[in-house]
Amino acid sequence: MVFMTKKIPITVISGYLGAGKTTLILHLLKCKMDKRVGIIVNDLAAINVDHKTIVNSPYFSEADRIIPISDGTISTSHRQKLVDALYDLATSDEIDLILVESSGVVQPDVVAASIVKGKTSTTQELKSVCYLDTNVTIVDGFRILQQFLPGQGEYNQDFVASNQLIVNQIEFCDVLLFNKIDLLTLEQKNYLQEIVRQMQPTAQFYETKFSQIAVNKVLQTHLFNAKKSLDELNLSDPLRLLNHAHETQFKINSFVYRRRCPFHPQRFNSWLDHWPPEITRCKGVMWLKTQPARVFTISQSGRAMDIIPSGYWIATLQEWEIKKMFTVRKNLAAIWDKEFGDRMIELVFIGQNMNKDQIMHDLDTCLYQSNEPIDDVNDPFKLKH
Ligand SMILES: Nc1nc2c(ncn2[C@@H]2O[C@H](COP(=O)(O)OP(=O)(O)OP(=O)(O)O)[C@@H](O)[C@H]2O)c(=O)[nH]1
Repeated sequence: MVFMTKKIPITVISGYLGAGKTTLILHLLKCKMDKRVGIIVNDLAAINVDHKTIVNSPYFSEADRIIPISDGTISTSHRQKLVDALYDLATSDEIDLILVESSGVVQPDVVAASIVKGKTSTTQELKSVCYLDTNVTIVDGFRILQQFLPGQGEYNQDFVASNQLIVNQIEFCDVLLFNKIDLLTLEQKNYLQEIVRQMQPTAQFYETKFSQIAVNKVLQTHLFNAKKSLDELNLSDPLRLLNHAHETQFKINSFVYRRRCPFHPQRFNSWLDHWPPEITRCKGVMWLKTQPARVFTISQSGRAMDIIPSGYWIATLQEWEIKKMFTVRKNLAAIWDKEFGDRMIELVFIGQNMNKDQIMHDLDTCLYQSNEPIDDVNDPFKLKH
């Protein structure tokens, strides 16, 4: 039995794929005011891109802790992993608060139930060492613009599965961040806010750009009232939700496209023009034949696409620097290739009913073929000086 002098507060961050959850975590790390933060990142895909993004951030300090849980559907086994990870963090005596980034397809009431009622594999009660403090839901204003069609003053009831998830996330929260307002006109913003407010009249409501919010609005707010919130959903036993039902219901799946050769920039750019609409979310890194030194980061959600240069491949560094990186980056040896170093294309795709074989095949046709001529003057990804 562990006796805790203080229980550790937990903020759970929910929101559909690409809504801005990792962006919020990075923002909170930047302005955390001397708190040691434990983070659990529950990513849907087999490789945890969010974990890498957070660890590589300059705001992630040595005092912080992070635990990635991949394939994050919060099925029964993942729920146990979450509970065990929370318990380990809370009892480590090394952190002051915990952030949980839910994978985009998890219903927040399921996560809340895990925290409120969870027991570790060794039957320790989670609530003896930590407590659910705040449920934050981030709503991607740009995405719901495309999904919530104009109705007669009420939101459209005919939601497809992903909409239902978004609605669940909106309905179950203490704080709602209405994000990506920079992508909306004033009229669109007002219309959507009305819809969201109809679904969630009680939560604290904030409009945000890039998830920028004052720390005290989302951390240690004491806004979650466990009994009331769980009872409101009429869950006689909240743990009954912790099965695979929602995974099949929403038919959302993921795969990783990984190659050890670069894209031909023009061909890849043409492929982007015919983006398969069933891909909800894509994120990862890309290597271009025309710019062999640069890492390009891709982040797409809905119709919004970001492709930005984000530093240089470690393989481009001096030999002594590379050696040093091997001691700093624990996973570098695992991904290092004798010929190409860390250069790779690694893209995670998440969506509903995606045609994986077709997408993989189409992307393969975008790869650079050895000895083919290449025109780097017309590289569409070239930075304009
Ligand atoms: N224009 C705009 N882009 C934003 C805003 N907030 C986040 N983004 C971008 O949206 C993309 C997705 O943001 P993330 O923070 O990775 O989203 P996420 O919810 O963690 O995504 P998943 O982990 O895949 O569910 C990134 O390219 C962000 O830079 C915003 O307010 N406005």
